[in-house]
Amino acid sequence: MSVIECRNLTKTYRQFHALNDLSMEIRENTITGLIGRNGAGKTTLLKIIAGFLRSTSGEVMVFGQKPFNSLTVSANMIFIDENLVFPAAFCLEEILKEAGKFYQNWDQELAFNLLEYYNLNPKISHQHLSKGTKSIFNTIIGLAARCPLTILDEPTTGMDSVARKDFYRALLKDYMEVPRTIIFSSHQLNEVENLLEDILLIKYGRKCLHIPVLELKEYAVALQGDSAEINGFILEDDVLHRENFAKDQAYLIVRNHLSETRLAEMKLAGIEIAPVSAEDACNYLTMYHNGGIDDVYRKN
Ligand SMILES: Nc1ncnc2c1ncn2[C@@H]1O[C@H](COP(=O)(O)OP(=O)(O)OP(=O)(O)O)[C@@H](O)[C@H]1O
Repeated sequence: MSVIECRNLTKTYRQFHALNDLSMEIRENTITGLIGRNGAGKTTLLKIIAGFLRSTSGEVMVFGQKPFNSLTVSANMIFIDENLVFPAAFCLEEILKEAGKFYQNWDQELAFNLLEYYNLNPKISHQHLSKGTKSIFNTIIGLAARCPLTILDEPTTGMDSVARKDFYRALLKDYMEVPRTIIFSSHQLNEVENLLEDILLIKYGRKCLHIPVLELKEYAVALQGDSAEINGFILEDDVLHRENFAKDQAYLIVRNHLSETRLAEMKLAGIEIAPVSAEDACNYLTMYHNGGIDDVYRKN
């Protein structure tokens, strides 16, 4: 069953398309990684799903309802990002106790155990937390709420690497204990890929890929060798990136539509073949069309 369905979703700010004709579905009880470059439209999409923003056109359904102003959606969804605001007079333990009254599946014991694990002073005010500890506290709320739809928009901003790893582990354990639908936007795909089942990659507000993470890990391969030799084996449409170097030598990233036999033939022809990580595949798929950073310096 799909918890989220988007059909031809578009969000424009004046003439600018933050989301552009985006259609996708998210299955119940899956963890989906929302990946894309800065400004790709991730937060816009998540806020529309959460019912915080209205789309300009197209349709979005969450739990079978339009999320904007939907009580069902807000009662079954939590949205965690770095901008969570709480009443200034409340300390952390008061926030957790209040949150317990709001979320139906709230696990108070888990919330306080996590607070203790992270050495957060229960008496401190949320606004006095550092950037990283604020994120830690926000993720405690996101986990303990155990909402059927949990939206995490770059939840680890400012966290140190130990805190990030702890959070990923806690998220996985919690998800296994209480399965729910989780969407998680991140710029650290290499860190989170083992948590994720599916990847939704967006570029310039459009869906670029929506596939299982295991498929993404095999999506592309790197080829290096004689340029003409390589060209004889591949289709130009499959090339994601090409660098020519030395005489007639090339390094290419291509979509992996190559059979085992083909790959064996290429090896025999002296072409070096290497895997491309999920993160690198996403980076090549979302490269800007105006060259690389080196080109900026070449112009000077
Ligand atoms: N209220 C707004 N008015 C005008 N433009 C906006 C507004 N909100 C977002 N945008 C633009 O829409 C685009 C998508 O923004 P969004 O925040 O969804 O990107 P993102 O993928 O979450 O980026 P990041 O990874 O940097 O957080 C950006 O170009 C942004 O400047």
